[in-house]
Amino acid sequence: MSKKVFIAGGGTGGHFYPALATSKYLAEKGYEIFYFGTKYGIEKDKDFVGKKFLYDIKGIRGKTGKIKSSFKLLKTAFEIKKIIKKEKPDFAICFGGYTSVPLGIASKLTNTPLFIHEQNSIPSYTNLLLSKIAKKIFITFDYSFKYFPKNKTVKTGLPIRKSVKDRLNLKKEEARKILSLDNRKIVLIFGGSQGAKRLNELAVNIAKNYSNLLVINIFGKSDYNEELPNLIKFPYYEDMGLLYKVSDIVISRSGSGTVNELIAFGKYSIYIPYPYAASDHQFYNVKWLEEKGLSKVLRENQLNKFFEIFDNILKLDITNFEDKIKQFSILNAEERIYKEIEKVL
Ligand SMILES: CC(=O)N[C@H]1[C@@H](OP(=O)(O)OP(=O)(O)OC[C@H]2O[C@@H](n3ccc(=O)[nH]c3=O)[C@H](O)[C@@H]2O)O[C@H](CO)[C@@H](O)[C@@H]1O
Repeated sequence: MSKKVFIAGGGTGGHFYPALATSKYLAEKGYEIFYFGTKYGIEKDKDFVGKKFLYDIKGIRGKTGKIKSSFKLLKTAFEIKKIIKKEKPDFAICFGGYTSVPLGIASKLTNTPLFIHEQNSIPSYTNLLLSKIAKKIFITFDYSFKYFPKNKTVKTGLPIRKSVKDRLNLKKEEARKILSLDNRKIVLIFGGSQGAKRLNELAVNIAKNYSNLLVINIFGKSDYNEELPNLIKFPYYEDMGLLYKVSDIVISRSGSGTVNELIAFGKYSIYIPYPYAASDHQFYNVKWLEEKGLSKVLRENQLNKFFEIFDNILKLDITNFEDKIKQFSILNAEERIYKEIEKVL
């Protein structure tokens, strides 16, 4: 009989990509993968290893939608329970967000060993809830230890997509050639998997003020019409490793995926945390890195100070930071996760 695993975690790239990276690793280990997500998230357009089940579920937001959303999450839990009864997975692993709720409940109802992974410094409500029934909790940042029971919490780091990691060994000059870029310094600016309007505005201002720089902006959902000779725009870019490799300075939100990928590439970044992230987790995802002098964190309401800070950073030789930043990178998170799971099964 083949080994089987049920995996959840979607909605945004931040939950989906670590779930995907771990799934690919487990598939290589001989597991049959069953993935559970939402019809409305990033997962609807992405290939996945194994079987993909997408449901009509949304996050619990606002008073009116609360009852309806909760009902749908519960209904989905019972549908997944039926699939568990049929397929009898060896274990389930959830990567947070509301899309993890149904699989978490279904695992409890069927006594399936459940593991969870927390991507952020401050756990989501879902993971706090699921941590009560999980066999082990895998975390990304040291900051999260205090929120979970010590005896079952392990720091594994964040699984990073192979396609991103594959670019780590590419030479910067090669990356420039692939993208046909000249030798100007490159500033990459983007707001996570969804994009961010404020960062797009900043990208335009940088491009206008510094013709000696090339600005690459992934603009995400909020498109704009500005055309400038030194501004390169993409709505979304699949090969992020290539962009990281080519860039000299990065300006971004501090979602966990972004932060861990930038650490892997040793990039010095100006992080502008998303101000409305739950419990301000984006700020705490990078505060520690700034305290070590290895990044700059700027609150969105301090953007008036941006150009002063940016000018100072341009004067630094930030390649000096590269190795120091890389020291904090974990490139084998999925392997660490699997080893911890094996100890329990
Ligand atoms: C607004 C919000 O609440 N965002 C949350 C969401 O962020 P979000 O979904 O933005 O996620 P992250 O910053 O964690 O990761 C973004 C991922 O998208 C990829 N990417 C991005 C742009 C692009 O053009 N191409 C591409 O492939 C990046 O390589 C990265 O792997 O989940 C994260 C992980 O739980 C949280 O830390 C964030 O706080």
